[in-house]
Amino acid sequence: LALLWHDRLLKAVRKRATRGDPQSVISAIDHFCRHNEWAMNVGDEKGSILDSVVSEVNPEKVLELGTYCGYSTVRIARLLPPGARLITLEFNVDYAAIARQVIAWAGLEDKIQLVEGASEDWIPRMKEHFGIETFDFVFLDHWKDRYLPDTKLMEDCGLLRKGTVLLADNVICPGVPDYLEYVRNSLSYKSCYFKSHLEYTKAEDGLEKSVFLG
Ligand SMILES: O=C(NCCc1nnc(-c2ccc3[nH]cnc3c2)[nH]1)c1cc(-c2ccc(F)cc2)cc(O)c1O
Ligand SMILES: [Mg+2]
Repeated sequence: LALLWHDRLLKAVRKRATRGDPQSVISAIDHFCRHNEWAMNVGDEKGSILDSVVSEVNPEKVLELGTYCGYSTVRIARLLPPGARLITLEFNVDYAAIARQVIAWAGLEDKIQLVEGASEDWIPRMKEHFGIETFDFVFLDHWKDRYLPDTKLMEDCGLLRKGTVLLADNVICPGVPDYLEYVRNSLSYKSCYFKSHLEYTKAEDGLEKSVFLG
């Protein structure tokens, strides 16, 4: 059934969105998730906050943890300057297959590298496998019990530099209490909370922006 649902999402994108037009892909997914079937994309309301943080940081090197259908991947990549690169990690092969098609429809393949596998396996290999020194921006939107261990792993692997911005989705719903406690109390981060709503609903949720201080 899940696969069927993803096929319906892709059909909606192909029907409503214009190939090579990322904004139309974003609108098509939002329309489908609001009027047909809810999905756990970051959505349009939190997506606007994501857009403003990405535009402010203007990153060259971006890491996204949790691709899902590629909605936030497209949202971020469409704002990146020429030559900038986004690496997105996805654990679930079905999600990854959908995301590749969504990214291709948006025409953003050359900015995005979708890697299938577990974050804990790939984070330690970023330098030697992708030639990444440090990331300028990290979007955390994967399993909620992985936010904290993966943040510590990125620190230990030297992937964060003074000024790297972490933006975490779902800090209220489903919630990431251990991660919040860490970034809000650690002397290595300056954190702030952007209050919003769970995608396509009236439930409270929000994004936590944390700047690594080195
Ligand atoms: O679970 C979520 N997101 C995670 C999906 C994922 N997609 N990919 C991964 C992955 C997991 C390991 C990985 N290791 C490496 N990449 C990985 C990717 N995890 C999520 C859930 C909700 C949600 C809220 C209220 C509800 F009633 C039900 C659900 C809302 C959201 O915005 C979410 O982001
Ligand atoms: Mg999320």
